[in-house]
Amino acid sequence: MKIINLQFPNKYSAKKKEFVLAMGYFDGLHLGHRAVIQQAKRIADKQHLKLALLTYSQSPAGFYVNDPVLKVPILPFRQKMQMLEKLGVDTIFLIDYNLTFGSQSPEDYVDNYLAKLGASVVVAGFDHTYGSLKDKADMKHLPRYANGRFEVYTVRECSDYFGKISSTRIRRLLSEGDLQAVNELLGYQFQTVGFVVHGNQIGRRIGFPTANQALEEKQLLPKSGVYAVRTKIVTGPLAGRSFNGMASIGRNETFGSDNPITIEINLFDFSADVYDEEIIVYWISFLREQVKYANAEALIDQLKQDRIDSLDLLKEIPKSKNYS
Ligand SMILES: Cc1cc2nc3c(=O)[nH]c(=O)nc-3n(C[C@H](O)[C@H](O)[C@H](O)COP(=O)(O)O)c2cc1C
Ligand SMILES: Nc1ncnc2c1ncn2[C@@H]1O[C@H](COP(=O)(O)OP(=O)(O)O)[C@@H](O)[C@H]1O
Repeated sequence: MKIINLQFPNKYSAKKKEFVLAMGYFDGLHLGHRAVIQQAKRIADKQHLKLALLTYSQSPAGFYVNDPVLKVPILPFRQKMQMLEKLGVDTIFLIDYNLTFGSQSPEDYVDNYLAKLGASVVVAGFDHTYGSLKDKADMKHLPRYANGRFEVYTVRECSDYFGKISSTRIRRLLSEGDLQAVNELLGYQFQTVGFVVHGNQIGRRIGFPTANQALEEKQLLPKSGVYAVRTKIVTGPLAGRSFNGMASIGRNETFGSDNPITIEINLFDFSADVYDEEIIVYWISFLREQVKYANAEALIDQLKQDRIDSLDLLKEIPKSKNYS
C-alpha cells in the first residue's frame, strides 16, 4: 500500500484515471466506515480499477474544537493503515489538514483535489462533508461539482437498533467502559499500543506481576477500571504470541494516593520478562470499578476473583475473532 502525502496548495496531478476513491477521515474504522470502503472495493473489482482512499493527517472535526480528547483518534494511525491495507486499499492520499485547506469552497476542493487524484468513481457515506460550507459540501451536491469528471456513489446509513453507527457513539461508550458495545460497533477489538515499562515492582510481590504499558502516542482509553483483555506481544522472542489477561487502568490507590494513572496487565499462564517489548492490548470487557483496598491482602483476594471472571468472559470470545 502506497501513501501519498498531499499539501495545500496541491501539486499532485494524476496522469490517468485508475482509482475508485473512498473519502473520509474514518475515525476508528468502524462498521459504517468499513461498509463504505468495502463498497468502493466491490466497484473497483468489478471495473478492474484500483482502490484508493482520500483521508486526513488529523481529524477535521477535532481540528476545530478545544476538547483535546476529540483530537485523539479512536484507532492509532499505524493500526489504521494496517487495517486499510487488509481491506484491499492500494493507495492512500493523506492530506495534511490545516486551516487554509479546510477553508476552501466545496467547488475548489473538488477542482484542486478530488478531480486531480485519478478517480473514476468517488465513494463516501451518506452524511460525508468535504469543506467548511457543510450544507453545500455534501454528497447531494457532489455530482454537480464533479461535472462529469468522475462518478459519485453514496453509501447509505449503517445503523443498528440504537441508530447510526458513529465515532461519537463509540467515544461515549468507551468513556462509559462498555467495551463489548464498542467492539461490536468497531467490528474489531478496541486496542492500545505501547511498550512495557518498569513500575514499582509490587506486582510480583503480591503474586500478580503486571506488564505496565506506556502508550506510544496520545491514545484514547476506556474509563478507569478493571477489564478482561487479550494481549499480543509484538517484539522480542515472543513476538506474535497472544495471551489472555486482566488489566487495570487507575491510580493503584491501595498503594498511595498520588500515583499517576497506569495501564497494568497481568497475563495468564505467563512468566517471561517482557520489559521494553511492544505490546498491543485488546480490551474485551469491563469487570469492575477501581477500589482503594484496606491492604494488599484484600486486593489479592479480589484479583483471584478477577482472574476467574476474566477467564469466564474470555472463553466466549473465539480466538479467531479479529485481533488484527
Ligand atoms: C486486574 C487488576 C485489577 C486491579 N485492581 C486494583 C484496584 O481495584 N485497586 C488498586 O489500588 N489497584 C488495583 N490494581 C493495580 C495494582 O495495585 C498494581 O498492579 C500493583 O500495585 C502492581 O504495581 P506495579 O506494576 O507498580 O508493581 C489492579 C491490577 C490488576 C492487574
Ligand atoms: N504473568 C505476567 N504478567 C505480566 N507480566 C509478567 C508476568 N510474568 C512476568 N512478567 C514480567 O514481570 C514484569 C512485571 O512485574 P512487576 O513486579 O509488576 O514489576 P513492575 O512494577 O516493574 O511492573 C512485567 O513487566 C513482565 O516483564
